[in-house]
Amino acid sequence: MMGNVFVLDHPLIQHKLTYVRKTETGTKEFRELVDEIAGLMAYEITRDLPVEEVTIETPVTTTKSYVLTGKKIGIVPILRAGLGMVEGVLRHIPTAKVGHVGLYRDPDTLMPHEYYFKMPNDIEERDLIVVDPMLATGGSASDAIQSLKNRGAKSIKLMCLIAAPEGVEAIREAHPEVDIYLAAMDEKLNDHGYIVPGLGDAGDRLYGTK
Ligand SMILES: O=P(O)(O)OC[C@H]1O[C@H](OP(=O)(O)OP(=O)(O)O)[C@H](O)[C@@H]1O
Ligand SMILES: O=c1cc[nH]c(=O)[nH]1
Ligand SMILES: [Mg+2]
Repeated sequence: MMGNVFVLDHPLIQHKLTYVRKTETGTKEFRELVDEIAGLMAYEITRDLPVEEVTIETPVTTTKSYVLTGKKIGIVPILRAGLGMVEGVLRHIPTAKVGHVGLYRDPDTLMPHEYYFKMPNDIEERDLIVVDPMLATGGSASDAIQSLKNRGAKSIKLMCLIAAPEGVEAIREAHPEVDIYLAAMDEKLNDHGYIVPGLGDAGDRLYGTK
C-alpha cells in the first residue's frame, strides 16, 4: 500500500510556521513555536485513533460515550532537532513511550550517520511516529525508519515541519507504506542540502549552537 503525504496547513500551524522561518526569531521563541506546532500536528495525526463505547453516569443521566482503546504509541525523535517536537506530541498523548535515534548528517557528503538508538522493548506492537523538523534529502529519516524496521517496527508514520520534494520522494521510494505529515512542502534543496526557503539549521536554531 502506498503511503500518503498530508500537508497540515491549518491556519494556526501556518501562522506559527511563519515565525519559525523568520531569521530574527530567537532560540527561546523558536523552541516554543516548534513545540506548539508539533502539538497541533499531533492533534491532526491522531484523528484515526480507535475509540470504544463506554457507559457512564453524568450528574443528570446514564449515557454512552467514548474512550481511547489504549492503542500503544511510540514517539521517535531523530536527534537532535527532533527532540524539539517531543513534548508537544506528549502533551496530547501523555502515555506514549519515547525512543531516540541519534543521527547527524555529514555536511560534505550529506550522508546520515547513526550514533544512538534506544527504543521501548515492544516497538513491534506500537504505532510509531518519527519526528524531525526537517526532511531535506530524506537520508536521515529514511535511515531512521530502516533502523526501526530492522528491529521489528510494523507501523510507522513520519511527521516533519518542513520538507523538500526530494525528501518526500526519497521516503516514498524507500518506505512506500509510510504516511508523511508535514506543516509545509517547500520548493527545493540548495547546493548545501538546505531546504529553500526553509528555516535554516533546525538543530542550531533550537539549541543556539551557531
Ligand atoms: O533529510 P536530510 O538531508 O537527512 O536532512 C535532515 C536532517 O538534518 C538535520 O539534522 P542534523 O544532521 O543537522 O543534526 P542535528 O539535528 O543534530 O543538528 C535535521 O534535523 C534532519 O535530521
Ligand atoms: O534545511 C535544512 C536541511 C537539513 N537540516 C536542517 O536543519 N535544515
Ligand atoms: Mg542540524
